[in-house]
Amino acid sequence: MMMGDMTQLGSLMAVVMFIWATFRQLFPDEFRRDVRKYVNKLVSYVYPYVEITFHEYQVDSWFERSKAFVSIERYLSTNSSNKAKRLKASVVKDCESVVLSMDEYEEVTDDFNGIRIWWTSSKKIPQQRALFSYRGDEENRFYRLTCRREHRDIVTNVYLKHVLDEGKAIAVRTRQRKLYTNNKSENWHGYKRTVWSHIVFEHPSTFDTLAMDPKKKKDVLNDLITFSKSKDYYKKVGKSWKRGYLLYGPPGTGKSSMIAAMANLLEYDIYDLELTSVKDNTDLRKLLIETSSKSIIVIEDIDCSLDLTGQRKQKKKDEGKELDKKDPVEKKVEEEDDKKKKGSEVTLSGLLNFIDGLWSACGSERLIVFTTNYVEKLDPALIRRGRMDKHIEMSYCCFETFKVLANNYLDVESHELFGTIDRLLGETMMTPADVAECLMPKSDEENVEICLTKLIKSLEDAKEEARLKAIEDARVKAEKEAAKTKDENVQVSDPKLDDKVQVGDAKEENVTLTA
Ligand SMILES: Nc1ncnc2c1ncn2[C@@H]1O[C@H](COP(=O)(O)OP(=O)(O)OP(=O)(O)O)[C@@H](O)[C@H]1O
Ligand SMILES: [Mg+2]
Repeated sequence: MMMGDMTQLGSLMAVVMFIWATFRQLFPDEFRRDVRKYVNKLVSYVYPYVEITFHEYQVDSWFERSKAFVSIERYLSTNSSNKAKRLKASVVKDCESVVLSMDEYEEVTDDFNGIRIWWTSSKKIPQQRALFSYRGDEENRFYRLTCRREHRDIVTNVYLKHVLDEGKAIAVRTRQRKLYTNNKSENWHGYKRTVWSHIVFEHPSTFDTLAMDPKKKKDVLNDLITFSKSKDYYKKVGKSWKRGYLLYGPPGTGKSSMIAAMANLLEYDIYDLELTSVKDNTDLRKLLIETSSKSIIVIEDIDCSLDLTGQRKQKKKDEGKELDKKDPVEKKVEEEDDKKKKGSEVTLSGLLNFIDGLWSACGSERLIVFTTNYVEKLDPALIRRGRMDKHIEMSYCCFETFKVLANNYLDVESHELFGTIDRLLGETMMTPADVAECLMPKSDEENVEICLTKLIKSLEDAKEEARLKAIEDARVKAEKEAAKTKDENVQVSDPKLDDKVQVGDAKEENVTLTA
């Protein structure tokens, strides 16, 4: 009986195949396409559903996954992974978490405002390999949304926006944040060229571990959080959604740590821009275009990156004497800096345009942060409000700063030695980096008391050093002044000058002597 059924089925299939082969031979492609078109039309009159398809790769961009597809994948992974029976797993965040998404040919439902929506995942396998396509022989996956025809408007206008926004938000929450650095302009060419290289960003600094005046810290925190929520506000006032921060202060006061804390707070990527590797203003613009939203573009030590102080420097060089007196090591560092800067043709105006020219409006939700040890060296145009909207001074360690560090490094909120430390911090200037180094236990035996005593000793040494330096400075200054007065006296009694005075008339004599 069974055998008979199988034979019948086999014959039926053979007949169907034969009819299909004959149909394909007799009717050309165009005819078959027309038939399909009319059949589809006919079906659409009676079919009560609407279908929308989202492909993984668009025809015009085979290298980049469609953003809509990625957002839908993320959305369905959290909203429907419980319901789908077959799931695909991908690992993110350095094996820390697993993202589940629907496997191929699965169907799930989603309920939105009382409307039922069906999602299916599928893939299209190309029949022939495309000649000039890198991806031509690969399958193109897609998601298909199905809803009732009467819900079409609400699905296309409201539901889809909800899916895409939610998917984007999930992607941001689960992504690995990155720290980018720009490649040298000369290496941008060829296949697989990239202007930025990246690693996973894993800096542990946060606003809790950052030691600074609590009022100032709160102010910065509020500023950042308000910025991140102000998309509509920026649109309303006609500004592109970006904000500039200038962090200035002596080395070791926490400027770089603050940038990391900012990125961790807002969950942004960091683009660390090395200006000396950028050939010219055009390349600078290219780099800007290739940065993503939700990011911080950082230029560290901006005063060293670009010759923004060219005129002042030139003046100094003209003085000649000053340069000759310089310490040879200092001179060498300066020469090397100059050489580096000469490799780049980026100009001040190029940089100004980078920050707030027309191109800077591409992308959104971006912070631009400059750091410097010498704020007074920067061109005022570069740091005016609107470019660098918020100026934050990172200064030497005060008692409030110390308390945060003591809590971080020693888990201590008060101690009898705090009074001495408070007094000493008011009398000397020590950076948070130096204070942190004293507070860090170097062995198991070093307890709170030992570490605080170490800090007191270090503060006393620094105070003594500062006192000796002040005396030495005063001595050098007095010597210089004495030498200057001596020079002036010599000039007035210079015999050559006297000759000049003698040959000139009385009027001229007065001028020369009083000059
Ligand atoms: N305000 C601070 N809060 C917490 N830690 C700090 C602070 N300032 C400095 N440190 C500690 O000192 C080290 C150096 O700090 P950081 O690199 O942030 O200084 P910087 O101001 O960027 O210095 P530079 O101007 O030389 O780049 C950090 O690793 C951090 O541990
Ligand atoms: Mg730094």
